[in-house]
Amino acid sequence: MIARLTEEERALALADLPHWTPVDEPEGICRRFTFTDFNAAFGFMTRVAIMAEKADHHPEWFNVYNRVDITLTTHDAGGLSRRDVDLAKAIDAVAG
Ligand SMILES: C[C@H](O)[C@H](O)[C@H]1CNC2=NC(N)=NC(=O)C2=N1
Repeated sequence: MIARLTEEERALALADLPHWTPVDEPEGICRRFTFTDFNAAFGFMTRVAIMAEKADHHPEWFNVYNRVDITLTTHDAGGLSRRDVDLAKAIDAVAG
């Protein structure tokens, strides 16, 4: 069972993820990505989907044309976990 981060661990993790914003309900982190067009946005989503499936950890996301809003939370932990932090870093690397 994956653990939900403590308040202290969450603060440390967020300091390391400057582009991500904490959210409540569910507890997690979110970031908006904007691309030149739908093709670029969907290419990004495809790369993230492959990574997420490999890690067995999946984003909650919403796409309209060139915009992708991502929320990361761990259902199994009932909040933010190390898996969300690792996926956020991998997503940041894919986004460039
Ligand atoms: C059975 C499977 O491993 C679990 O349901 C995984 C799948 N992907 C997941 N993704 C996310 N974001 N949180 C989870 O708790 C989670 N659990």
